[in-house]
Amino acid sequence: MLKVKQVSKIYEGKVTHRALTDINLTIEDGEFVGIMGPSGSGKTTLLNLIATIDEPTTGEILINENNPNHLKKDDLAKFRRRELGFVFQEFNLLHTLTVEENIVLPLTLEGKKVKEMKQKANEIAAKLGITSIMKKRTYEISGGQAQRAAVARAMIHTPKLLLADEPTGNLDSKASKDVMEMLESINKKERTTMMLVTHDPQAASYCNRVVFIRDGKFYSEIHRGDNRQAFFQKIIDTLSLMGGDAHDLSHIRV
Ligand SMILES: Nc1ncnc2c1ncn2[C@@H]1O[C@H](COP(=O)(O)OP(=O)(O)OP(=O)(O)O)[C@@H](O)[C@H]1O
Repeated sequence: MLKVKQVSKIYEGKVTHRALTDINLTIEDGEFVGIMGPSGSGKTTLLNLIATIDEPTTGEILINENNPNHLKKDDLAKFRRRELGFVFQEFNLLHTLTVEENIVLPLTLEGKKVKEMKQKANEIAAKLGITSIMKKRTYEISGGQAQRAAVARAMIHTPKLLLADEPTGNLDSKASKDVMEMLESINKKERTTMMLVTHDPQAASYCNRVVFIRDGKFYSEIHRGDNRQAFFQKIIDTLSLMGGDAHDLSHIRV
């Protein structure tokens, strides 16, 4: 599904900054992979490269054997819209629209018929348990509901790869658990491949595998197995072993 090969990223500017060095990462179809590491370790940089928002300085990234950076600008936009789904910390919903209108936005951009859009929106709302809030505006719903709506919007065109950057960063522990359970269930039922960047060990414990990076380099990876609680403990142990800022561990929810 995804191959990151010897990828390095150097930000050029007044001061040159090496954000990633020789990263190799393979994500198989249907995997749910978490990326963790101290603040500034290069997690978002890696996600942005995979999201085709930015290009590696050296190395290459293949999504389903294709290098999106070889596409022309219009084709790249289409590729991003059709193959990828995005979920962010800030939900990024449009406040003047209802939840339903937000969810069908990607289909509106594709020029789909209203009837087809409504049907798809209802299907996904039922699957994700948000039917009751479809007619509400975004300021009338909770943070957890907003993130569920954002996940529904990211899933409406059944992307092959869902990329999430700190999706639980603005949520309390109950809402965070709801959103992670929802992502886990989508991953299992729809077989959508997922990659999640997070500081939150509880959120990361829903992944099948967590990859740790430090100072822009691969540090280690651990696999979940059957027991999520044991995996959660392993994640905390790895974070404390790798050090980094205290901030990372002070936010742990148990
Ligand atoms: N556009 C940019 N130009 C220059 N430097 C950048 C740019 N974006 C990020 N950096 C630097 O690259 C490094 C990695 O940043 P990145 O945002 O990828 O880290 P992160 O692990 O996601 O951090 P956090 O957990 O705090 O979000 C940091 O030192 C950051 O200051």
